[in-house]
Amino acid sequence: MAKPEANIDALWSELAQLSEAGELRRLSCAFARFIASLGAAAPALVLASSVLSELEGHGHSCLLLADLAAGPAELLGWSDEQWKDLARHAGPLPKNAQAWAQQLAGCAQVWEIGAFDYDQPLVLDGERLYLRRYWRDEMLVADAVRGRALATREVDDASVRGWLDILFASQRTSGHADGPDWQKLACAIALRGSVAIITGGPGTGKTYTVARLLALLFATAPEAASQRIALAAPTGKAAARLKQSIDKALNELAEKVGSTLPLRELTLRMGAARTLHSLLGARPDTRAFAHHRGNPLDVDVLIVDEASMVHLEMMASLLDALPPTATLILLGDKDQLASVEAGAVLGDLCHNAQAGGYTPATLDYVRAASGEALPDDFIGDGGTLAQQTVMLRHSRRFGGPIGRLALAVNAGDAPKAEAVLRAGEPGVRWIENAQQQQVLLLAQSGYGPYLDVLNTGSGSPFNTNHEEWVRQILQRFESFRILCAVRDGEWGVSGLNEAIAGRLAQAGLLRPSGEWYVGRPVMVTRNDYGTGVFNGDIGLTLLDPARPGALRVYFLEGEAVRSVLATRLRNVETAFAMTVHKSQGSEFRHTVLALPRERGAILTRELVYTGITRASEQFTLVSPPGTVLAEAVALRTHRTSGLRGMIAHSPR
Ligand SMILES: Nc1ncnc2c1ncn2[C@@H]1O[C@H](COP(=O)(O)OP(=O)(O)OP(=O)(O)O)[C@@H](O)[C@H]1O
Repeated sequence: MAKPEANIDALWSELAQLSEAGELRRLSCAFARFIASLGAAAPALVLASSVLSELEGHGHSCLLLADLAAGPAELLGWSDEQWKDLARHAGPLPKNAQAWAQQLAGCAQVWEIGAFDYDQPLVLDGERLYLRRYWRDEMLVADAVRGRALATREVDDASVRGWLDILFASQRTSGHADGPDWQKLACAIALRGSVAIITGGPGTGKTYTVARLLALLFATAPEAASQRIALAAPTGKAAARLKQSIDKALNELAEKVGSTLPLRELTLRMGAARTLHSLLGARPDTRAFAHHRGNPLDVDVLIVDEASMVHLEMMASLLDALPPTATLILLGDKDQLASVEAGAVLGDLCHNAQAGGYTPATLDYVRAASGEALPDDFIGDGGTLAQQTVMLRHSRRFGGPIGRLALAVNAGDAPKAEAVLRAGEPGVRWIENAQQQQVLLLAQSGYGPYLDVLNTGSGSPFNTNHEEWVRQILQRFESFRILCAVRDGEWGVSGLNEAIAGRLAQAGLLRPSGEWYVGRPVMVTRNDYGTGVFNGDIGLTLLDPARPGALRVYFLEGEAVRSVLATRLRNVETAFAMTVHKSQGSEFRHTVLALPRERGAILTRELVYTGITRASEQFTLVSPPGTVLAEAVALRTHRTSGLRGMIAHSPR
């Protein structure tokens, strides 16, 4: 067989064709052109840079040269043939990762770590190729979390133990008698460091624990009364939920501890929870935040919930803006879907969480400060950050079939998941071989309660307490949601939204006319600082009581209601159905997960798990004929990153 010969023109034309066919982002093509324009346009470099850029779009923060050598067709979602067709134009390619590294290191556009740095756009770190900004972000995150994990403080063990015994009194009777009390242990661990990660599935008590941690800090910190505590989350909804749960937990605790600790003062002083964008001071038209190393955040303790949704760039910005003296507590479920943008930061940071990996020194500290003994299974050397990481393991909200289903899916046990779905227990339902019509029926009954209030006129917007009426409609709307895996097609967000609106109109429940109509639920798809609405916010369109005929979109923030004139909202889409990704940080009484007919890299275990765990009382799975559920449960999300290695080898 003739050896392939490099033909740069043919390579460009193949890249353009792939882009025309929608197999490659235009951006990836343009990026490869940009790289080529900066020096010699070596075909191997053109190929590597287009693949690197494309993988960034799939959430990977770098390209493993071993994957490039083996052929990254699967990572790209291509067939082997497609990859071969493209690669042959780049000529004989390096056979393995080392040979790729050697070849790329010789390109002027690539900075090989240790060589002369003149701000080349690509970085070669061992056998990983990076866009410079992701390499910088990973280094920043690795260095910051490792430095923080190493910087443990002196703790008065006896005092901490005394307080923990009070704060977790009666736990043995209400909690799990077997094994250590992970919540108590998490408080002790978090108290000694300037970073702590508390991970766990839904209802495992992450917020319950962090409320006790705050009380503990309040009781033991030298200048407790002046501690500045900030609460934040990636979305407005998650931030509002965090604040509500922490306030509730602290109020319950205040009753329990009585006058020994003025916890109500603490609650009042904490202020509202904010989105990370708002906390960092996002500004229109720039990726740079107002807060950074040179203008750090004014906080002593920062609690970030739903950390699995935080992407690499945001985590780097957050750590950059956090003063070295402040404590960072990350809360989240490591098994949920990773962020939409590149990185899987929480998953990388706590990949050891299940095993523990605690050293003898941590064991001694935990025993002294909390009285908890760790079984041998959790002893090892999981690394520096593992010493500041705790996984909560007992769900208090999720004992029933939804919890069992989530556990089975998370464990990759498809037969067990199917058995739970088929058992016919209340709380879980499986509609197999579904037709779209069945989803429309579910939508009609699920959205019935909010449409009833909207349509009966019993709370006419013009003669009763309008805000209370709006709140009631919004709360009812928030109790039901249809989640999709994909955006397009009959089983995607767009197809289902259209069909549901049509169905509700047919039933006389809605009167859609044009883009905006009374009752239309919308999701904001882009931050808009002018109107103060943010990506992921969900609102409902209702008549404006102050302007006859005008429509406003109302948003619920905790208990508060906020509104914006509909015509001022530019980036919104109808939200009867939404993607599982966008549903993260929310919970609905009844959640319907609709799986599409087409298989694909998007249908993963993490997606199904995240969908199930959005349901608090009722979960309905709607699936096409065949083995789509089993296939999804078997497929794990994979995101290439160098973060774990960097944390292990970070210079500090
Ligand atoms: N040790 C405990 N004893 C009694 N109740 C508890 C305990 N831990 C948690 N709970 C209760 O269990 C419920 C779930 O706890 P919490 O909201 O803190 O979980 P979470 O992990 O933050 O959940 P999510 O992931 O949904 O945010 C709450 O009602 C909480 O009060």
